Amino acid sequence: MLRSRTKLIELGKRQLCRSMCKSSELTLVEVDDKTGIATLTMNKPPVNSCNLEFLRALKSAMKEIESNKCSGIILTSSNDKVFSSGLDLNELRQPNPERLATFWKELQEMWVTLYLSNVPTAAAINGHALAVGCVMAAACEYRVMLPDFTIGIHATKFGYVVPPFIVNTYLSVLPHPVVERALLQGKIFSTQEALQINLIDEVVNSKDEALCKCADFIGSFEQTNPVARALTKRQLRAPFAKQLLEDPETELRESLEYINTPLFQESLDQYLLQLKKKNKK
Ligand SMILES: CC/C=C\C/C=C\C/C=C\CC/C=C/CC(=O)SCCNC(=O)CCNC(=O)[C@H](O)C(C)(C)COP(=O)(O)OP(=O)(O)OC[C@H]1O[C@@H](n2cnc3c(N)ncnc32)[C@H](O)[C@@H]1OP(=O)(O)O
Repeated sequence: MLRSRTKLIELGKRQLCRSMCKSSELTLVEVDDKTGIATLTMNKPPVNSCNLEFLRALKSAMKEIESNKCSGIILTSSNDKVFSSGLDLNELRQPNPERLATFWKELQEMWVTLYLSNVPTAAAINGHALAVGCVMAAACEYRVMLPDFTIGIHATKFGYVVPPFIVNTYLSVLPHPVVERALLQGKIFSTQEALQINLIDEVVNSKDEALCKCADFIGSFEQTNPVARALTKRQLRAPFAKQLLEDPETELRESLEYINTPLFQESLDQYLLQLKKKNKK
């Protein structure tokens, strides 16, 4: 009896306040009719690793949310253990040159779209957020995370140089000495450690609570003028995005050159082997 009542309340809540926006298989967008807040759910099994198609889907969902004049974006995951495992490493391994270039351009564009989004952005981090998964969360204006997960950028641990726009994402959230130590150590933080260094804003116990906190954050801008807010945000963030805005080709060229080096490819092979081995144990 109690169960079916809870179910009915849940169903009622959903019918009352959510309308569907366009969704692809890889992303799901739900817009709250009352607040205009769009929840963008990443849905690429098994672990939301970002391949070309997923980056495209994310970018296009964000652009559509903005053009529909939504009041904000909450980024979250359909997987209750993994927010995102970062770039799909298979895109970087012995790559087809054309696809790799397209992939990296999509990564740049997705990042610029999220980082400089006109609307307030918040991440409900309901699972591990690694490498570019952490970058997506850090590119949002507010982060709330569930306990017992991990977040961070561990590229140097497995032989990757951290690209400048990834460094800059950290720098716009954390003080320079903290960024330096974290990136050079390839440090992955627990939820509690992430809270201590202010990589995240709050810890909550459930995804629902995380979504509510994010909605409250977005609601806190209700009394501001959206154009003034967006332009001020852009002014504050533009220095960190300068290189990708003004000269994306150089970043692209340097990244492609680096990814194609034997050093990078060998490290990647070893790392992928480790990932697979872990699952065979
Ligand atoms: C001068 C030079 C200038 C500039 C430099 C420029 C460029 C440099 C180029 C690149 C820089 C590097 C940038 C890096 C950014 C990234 O985002 S790299 C991605 C790093 N991500 C990871 O390392 C995450 C690895 N994954 C995990 O740790 C776990 O999977 C995770 C904790 C997320 C979840 O654990 P669990 O729930 O147990 O899942 P599984 O481990 O079982 O995973 C399920 C299957 O998915 C496969 N997988 C996981 N992550 C990835 C991934 N990122 N890419 C591809 N595949 C992945 C995993 O192997 C399992 O596959 P299987 O089922 O075994 O087939």
